[in-house]
Amino acid sequence: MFVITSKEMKELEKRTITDFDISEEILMERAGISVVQAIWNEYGEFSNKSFVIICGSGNNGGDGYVVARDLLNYTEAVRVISVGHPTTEVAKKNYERYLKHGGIVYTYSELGLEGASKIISEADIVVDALFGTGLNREINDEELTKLIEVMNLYSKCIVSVDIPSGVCADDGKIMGCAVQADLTVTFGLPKVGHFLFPGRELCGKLKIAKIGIPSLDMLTCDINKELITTEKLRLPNRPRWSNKGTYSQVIIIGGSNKYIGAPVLSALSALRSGASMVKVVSVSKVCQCAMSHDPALICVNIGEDFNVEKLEDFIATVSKDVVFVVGPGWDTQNSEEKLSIIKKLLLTSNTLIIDADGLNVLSQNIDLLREKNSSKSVILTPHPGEFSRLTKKSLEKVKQNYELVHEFSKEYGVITVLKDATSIVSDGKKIYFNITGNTSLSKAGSGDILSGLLAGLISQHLEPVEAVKTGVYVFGLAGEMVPVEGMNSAFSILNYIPEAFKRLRESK
Ligand SMILES: NC(=O)C1=CN([C@@H]2O[C@H](COP(=O)(O)OP(=O)(O)OC[C@H]3O[C@@H](n4cnc5c(N)ncnc54)[C@H](OP(=O)(O)O)[C@@H]3O)[C@@H](O)[C@H]2O)[C@@H](O)CC1
Ligand SMILES: [K+]
Repeated sequence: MFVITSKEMKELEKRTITDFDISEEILMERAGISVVQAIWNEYGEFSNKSFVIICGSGNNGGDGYVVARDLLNYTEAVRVISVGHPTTEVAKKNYERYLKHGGIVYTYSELGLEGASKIISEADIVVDALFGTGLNREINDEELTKLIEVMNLYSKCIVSVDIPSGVCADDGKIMGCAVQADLTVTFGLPKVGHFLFPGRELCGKLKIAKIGIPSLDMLTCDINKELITTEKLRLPNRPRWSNKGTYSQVIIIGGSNKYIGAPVLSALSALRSGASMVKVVSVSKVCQCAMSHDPALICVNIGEDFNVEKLEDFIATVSKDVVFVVGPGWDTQNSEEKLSIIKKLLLTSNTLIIDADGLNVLSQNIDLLREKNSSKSVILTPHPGEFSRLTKKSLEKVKQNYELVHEFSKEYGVITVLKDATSIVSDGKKIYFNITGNTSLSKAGSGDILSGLLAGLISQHLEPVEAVKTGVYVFGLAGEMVPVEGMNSAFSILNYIPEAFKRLRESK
C-alpha cells in the first residue's frame, strides 16, 4: 500500500479535481460521510449516542461540518465547537449547510475552556476535526493547547478526522501538543505520520476510507513510499526436486570471546528461515556454543582469539554463491583488521549483510562501501544508534528519518534496514515501512536473528530487496506470536519463525 506526505496528498487532490472533474466539494462530502460510516461500523448505531465535533478553520474543519450534518440524520444530540471561523470556500459552504440543517455551533472563544470541557465530557463521541494535513507549524497558542489537553483528558472516545490534530502528517512528530485518538479515519491513502511514532500511537485504530480519488496509475503519479503488506510479499520457491546444493550457503562471520551467542542466533535463524547450509566462522568458544545448540551447523574455528589471517584464508576459499553475514557479536577490537575483512567481503561478488559490530567497524570508514563490486548486493541492518554512527549524525536526527535512509542507500548503493518499532527499508529507489512486531523484539539478540533470517531468505534466491521486505515482516510477526508480550528471551523468537512464515503463506 502506498504511503504519502501531505504535499503528495495535495497533488493527488489537485489532479483529481482538474483531470477527473471531481470537485473539492465532492471529496469533502465523501470524506465526512466516510467518517460517519466508520464510527457506525466501529461503535454501532447512533440513536443512543451524543456527539461533539471540534472544527478548525481549514478543510479538516470542513470535513467536521459534513460529519456533523450527516449525524443529524440519526440523532439530535450533535454539537459543534468551532475554533475559528471557516476560511476556505468549501469549509464555509459546509458550515452554512450544517446551520441550515438546524445544527448547533458554539464558538470556543465564547464558550471558554470551562464551557468546552463540559460539552466534551458529556459527549459519547468527540470528533476531532481541528487540524489535518494542513498543520504547518507548532501549536503554541495557549488556548488551543488547553483545548487539546481537555479533549484528551475528558473525552470518552475520540475519532480523529484524517490524522490526530497536532500530529505532523509527514513524520509522525507532535507539533507542540496532539490529540490521542481511539480511531482515525484517513482519506485515499495513509500518510507517513500514521506509521511513525508517536503519530502511530496517537492514531489509535486506523481506517483508510476511499473518497473517490482515482488510482495512482490513473493519476500518473509516482509515489516512492510503501507500507509493507502481505499482498506484495514474495516467498521463496522451493521446488520439490531441490537439494541442499540448489540453495546458497549462508556464512556468518562474527562472534568473539565477549559475545558468544550472537552469531549462533543468526545462524539458527538462517536455518529456521529455510537456509540449507549454514557456517559459523568464529573463535573456539563460539564454535562450541554453536555445536551445542545445533550439530547441523558447520563451524570454521579460527582459534582462541580473533585471527585475521585465518579469516582471510577462509574467505579466499569461498565460492561465489554464498550469502555472508558479517558482524553479529564481533566486538570492535582489532577494528583495522576487521575493516580489512569487510573490504575483502565487499570485493567478492556474493551478497553481504553487515550487521551489529560489522556496522560499528564500517562506520570508521564508510567510504569503503564505494569500493564494492558493482554486481554485489550489500544490506546494512542498523538500529538507530548504529545508523547514527554510520551517518555521523545525532540519534535525534536519524531516528525514523526515512528520507535519510533513502538518501544514504542511494549514495552508497546499498539496501538499508533501519530497525525500530516501525522499521524503514530503502534500496535507494523506494522506501518501505514495516509495522509488524511488538516489544517482544526489543531484546538483546533480536537483531542477530533478523540478519540471519534475511540471509536465509536470500540463500533461497529471493531478490535481496524482496527478501528484506519479507524478512522484516515475518520477523515482526514472529515477535507478535510470543504468548506474553515482552516476557521472552530473543532466543525464543526463533521458534516462531517457521510458524510466522506459515501464517504469511496462508494469508496470501
Ligand atoms: N487533500 C484532499 O484530497 C482532501 C482533504 N480533505 C481535508 O482537508 C484537510 C486539509 O485541509 P487544509 O489544507 O485546509 O488544512 P487543515 O488541516 O484544515 O489546517 C489548516 C488550518 O489550520 C491552521 N493552522 C495550521 N497550523 C496551525 C497551528 N500550528 N496553529 C494554529 N493554526 C494552524 C491554518 O491557518 P493558517 O496557516 O492559514 O494561518 C489553517 O486555517 C485534510 O486533512 C482533510 O481532512 C478532505 O476534505 C478530503 C479531500
Ligand atoms: K484531525
